[in-house]
Amino acid sequence: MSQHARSASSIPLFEGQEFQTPSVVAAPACPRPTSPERCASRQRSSRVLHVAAECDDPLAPPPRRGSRSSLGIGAPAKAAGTGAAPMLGRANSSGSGARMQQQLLPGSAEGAVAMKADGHRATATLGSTGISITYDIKHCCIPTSRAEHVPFSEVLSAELLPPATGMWRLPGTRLHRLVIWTFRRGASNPAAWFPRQLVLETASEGVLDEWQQRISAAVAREPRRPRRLLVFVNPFGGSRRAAQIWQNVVKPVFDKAGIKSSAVETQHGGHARSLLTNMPGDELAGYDGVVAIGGDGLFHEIINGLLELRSVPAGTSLDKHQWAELQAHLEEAAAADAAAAAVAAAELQRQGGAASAGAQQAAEAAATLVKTGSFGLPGLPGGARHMRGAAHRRTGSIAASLRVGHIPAGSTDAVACTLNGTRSAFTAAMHIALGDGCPLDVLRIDSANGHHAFATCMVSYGFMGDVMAESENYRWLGPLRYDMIGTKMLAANRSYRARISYLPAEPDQLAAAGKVCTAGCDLCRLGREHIKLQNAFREASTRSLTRRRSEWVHIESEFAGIMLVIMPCRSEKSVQGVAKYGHRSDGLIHLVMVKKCSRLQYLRFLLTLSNTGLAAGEHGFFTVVPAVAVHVEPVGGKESHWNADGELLPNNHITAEVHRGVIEVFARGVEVGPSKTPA
Ligand SMILES: Nc1ncnc2c1ncn2[C@@H]1O[C@H](COP(=O)(O)OP(=O)(O)OP(=O)(O)O)[C@@H](O)[C@H]1O
Repeated sequence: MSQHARSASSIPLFEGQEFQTPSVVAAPACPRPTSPERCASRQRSSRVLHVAAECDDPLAPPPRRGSRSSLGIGAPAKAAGTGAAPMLGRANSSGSGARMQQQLLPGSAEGAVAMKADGHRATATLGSTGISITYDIKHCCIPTSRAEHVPFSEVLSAELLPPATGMWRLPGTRLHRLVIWTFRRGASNPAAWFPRQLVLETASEGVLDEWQQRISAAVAREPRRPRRLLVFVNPFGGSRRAAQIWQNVVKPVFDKAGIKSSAVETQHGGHARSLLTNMPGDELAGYDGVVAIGGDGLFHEIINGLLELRSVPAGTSLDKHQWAELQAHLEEAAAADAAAAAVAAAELQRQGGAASAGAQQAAEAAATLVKTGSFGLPGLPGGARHMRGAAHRRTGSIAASLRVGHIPAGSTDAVACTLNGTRSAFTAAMHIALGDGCPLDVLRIDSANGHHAFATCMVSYGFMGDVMAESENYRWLGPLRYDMIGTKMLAANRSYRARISYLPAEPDQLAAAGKVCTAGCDLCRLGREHIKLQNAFREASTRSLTRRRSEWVHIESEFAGIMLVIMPCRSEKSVQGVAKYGHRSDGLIHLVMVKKCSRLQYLRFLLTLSNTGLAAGEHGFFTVVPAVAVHVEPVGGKESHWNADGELLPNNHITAEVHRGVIEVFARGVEVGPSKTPA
């Protein structure tokens, strides 16, 4: 065992393991890990865990050579922008004791302190926003310096470690150590974060004691950090690793951030939702947020539970009067369209003899509409809505204050890919622990039988609905089930007749069309302002559905698929997102209508969706329209299924309406490029 290894002391790592500080163990460089988990497993196998020098972050110092002589070698340290820092002497095996003593003593100039950071000689300054470090590194004997700033907003906590001692240290030169729990961004994907323990070392105990207190105070002042979280773990979702991810990745991060968490393992579908909706208000008030560890389905359940709590006391989006108004208008418009079609058909028949099949169909549709005179729109959902006691109102406002986090452990994880740009559980846990927040749009779907549901990703009918309905029977196949059933459905080439009515987006809502949603997206930031102004479901709904009654557009046709895309819906299958220019909070539904087409055309559509994502416009057999509300009624006997974020709706006659930014999620959007812009 080397002298370095002998002097090593272990501290717990994020992933529930032990690691040796970078000053004592040199780790092999991690060859471009694709995920923190993979990176960790690589390192586990080599019995060396994450340290700053291991991975591919350009900001991370290069790996240490592990030789004793590397300690303290280099040119005089310079503080970033603060002038010269005290010089540290060259250390090597033949250096004198006095010289060695000198290099390990702390020095400071204008607040800059010469110390070791992640095992490299550096000069560090503790500023009002974070820690600035200038590394003093030699590459091929050429001194180079690199600088980095670690903001307090990206630090979980700071912890003093027992001083490093060893036979190679001279008396009185014990190095005191401070570990800062933070993260670093991947070089290839800055949105994917990796655990980082930044270790600062100096011979002066006083300096690091003071730094630790100042960093802890600064972190405690961070306004949006959660203190207590309710965590639901779905052991059944995706690759069934949720419990393991909770224990090995998420809990250690929460512990380091000082977050108290109560974890519940779900026992069956709907368990998380029913626990939430039946939880006493006082208990719910004890939490700052709810976290789903599982797939998109569990996230969907939690959103539905919270919104149910909110909408029961506050009134759902459409009251009886608004429903009646909308229903009357849609009926009127549909009857008028159908009557016009009937007249045209009759005229055709009169002129040309036999009516075409299409004209006959239109005439039949008109007759049906005139006869029934109804779209079958729902009445008010459930008696529970009328329970508007004070207790319910209070629970609703508590639910509105709760933020929602999602740790991906499912089959597709479109929510995590859209919110964080990665399926990394560590990254998602960090966003929660750091208190990142952004508003999220929610689609409210009311079915003709009075059922209502909320969705945040995508609601689809036809192809995607059929795939979902059938693949539930093949859950044991894991994510592969979607490919298998998808191929089967492509071969079946089904189509369904439906009448779609939609309310197009207003021109000012389209101003940002063509911009990809990333961290710090202006449009999504506006989502938060918007909801502050709206402040209630009812107001938003009145605006979108009833104010612009005459602007509804109606289409009746045979559709291979209908999709209402709410967020970009990025995933490994669609890296750009299903809606390429979708946003987390733009208040828009990207309505995708794919008319009956050949198998080859539908395959082309799927490839577009997967390769480039869908953009607004007419694309031959399919159209993408930005809308704020959509009404779909199946026509004829043949019906598909509505798939709302993985949940099958009980009725296919629906009205869907988007509510901008009504849920606050623990995320900041996808970070791109070298910038570290927070949302
Ligand atoms: N213990 C459980 N047993 C069975 N089903 C459960 C359990 N807990 C939750 N569920 C249900 O399982 C469904 C699917 O779970 P989840 O979304 O977490 O995984 P997934 O479907 O594999 O992932 P994705 O949605 O990303 O494709 C959810 O609708 C949830 O309600």
